[in-house]
Amino acid sequence: MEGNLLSKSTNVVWHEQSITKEDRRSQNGHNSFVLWFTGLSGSGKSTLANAIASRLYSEKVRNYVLDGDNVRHGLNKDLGFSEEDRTENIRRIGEVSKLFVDAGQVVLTAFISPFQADRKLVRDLLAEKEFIEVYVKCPIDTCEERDPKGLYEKARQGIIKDFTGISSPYEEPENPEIVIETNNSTIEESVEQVIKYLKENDLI
Ligand SMILES: Nc1ncnc2c1ncn2[C@@H]1O[C@H](COP(=O)(O)OS(=O)(=O)O)[C@@H](OP(=O)(O)O)[C@H]1O
Ligand SMILES: Nc1ncnc2c1ncn2[C@@H]1O[C@H](COP(=O)(O)OP(=O)(O)O)[C@@H](O)[C@H]1O
Repeated sequence: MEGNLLSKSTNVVWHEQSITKEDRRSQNGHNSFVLWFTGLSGSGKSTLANAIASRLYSEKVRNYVLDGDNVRHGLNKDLGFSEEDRTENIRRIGEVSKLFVDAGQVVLTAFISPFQADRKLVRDLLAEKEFIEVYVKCPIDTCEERDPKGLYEKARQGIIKDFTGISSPYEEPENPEIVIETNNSTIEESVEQVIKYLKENDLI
């Protein structure tokens, strides 16, 4: 996507809102931030994001899951899987996440987000403690065995081009706040690991 970092909006002036992020947090009784899940297809991002969302919901923490497959049906349906399009995909999700944080919500994002620079761009959009990178780590062999949507098989057959881990790169996070090894832990254990982190860091 050409020139996606250039602003074409001129003569626009920021308007302060009467209700602030702090007001909304205070009314909700909890912080707002992004839990940014990143990892290979089939590593467990969506499964964990949804399991944690249910747990947060039961604890009355307002939250919303943004998922790669779903967002690509609407907001980002004009984007494919070239490096440029993935970068634009993550940039838009970062901006949407920032709006949710401003609205006082906990956002759980489940995107492969394979590039370090793109994830850093989102981190830099947000304040400290508003971006929690969760590396959903799983060997590609296990992801391929799981193959919940049959995509690895199609990628191996060359039917799907530029498939992450097969014909398109995945850059591992260098310094994620949380690492979950889904081939070594159950879904329940992983949920507890994340909830423990959030409580220990006074985020919820
Ligand atoms: N070429 C290729 N590479 C990777 N993934 C592919 C591809 N084509 C389709 N899919 C499906 O799209 C989901 C990934 O979309 P994302 O928006 O998360 O990707 S990215 O962050 O922009 O890289 C991904 O979802 P998950 O399996 O949940 O990760 C796939 O279902
Ligand atoms: N410990 C685990 N954590 C998360 N998912 C697991 C685990 N063990 C097996 N799975 C399975 O792996 C698959 C992961 O798929 P999904 O959550 O869609 O991954 P992603 O969103 O990363 O593509 C699901 O079928 C899930 O049930």
